[in-house]
Amino acid sequence: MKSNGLSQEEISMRLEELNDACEAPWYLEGDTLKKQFAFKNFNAAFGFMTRVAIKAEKEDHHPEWSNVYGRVDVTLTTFDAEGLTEKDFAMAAFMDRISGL
Ligand SMILES: C[C@H](O)[C@H](O)[C@H]1CNC2=NC(N)=NC(=O)C2=N1
Repeated sequence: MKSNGLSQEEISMRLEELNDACEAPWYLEGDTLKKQFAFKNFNAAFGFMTRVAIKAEKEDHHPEWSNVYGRVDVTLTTFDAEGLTEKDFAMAAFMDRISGL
């Protein structure tokens, strides 16, 4: 992990905060933060992805994701930091906020 990455302790704290009031949890896998969103259909999933895409462009911070019908599998990480940063947790919180789940 490079200099602007978060420490393991900070990551655990942020993860707990994120998952406090949430249906499906975010979880760690290596240097990444992951979650599976389950929407009621493709239209809801793609609407979510569209809003996230606009935010991602604005922040220059982009999710890795895949979509099958109502499901969106998301992976967040920060390449430059080779780990997780504030940007990943801000994006995760944004996704939770607008998912409507
Ligand atoms: C050059 C450009 O600013 C970088 O590659 C940006 C683009 N989007 C990105 N998205 C994510 N998730 N992590 C990054 O480190 C990142 N870096």
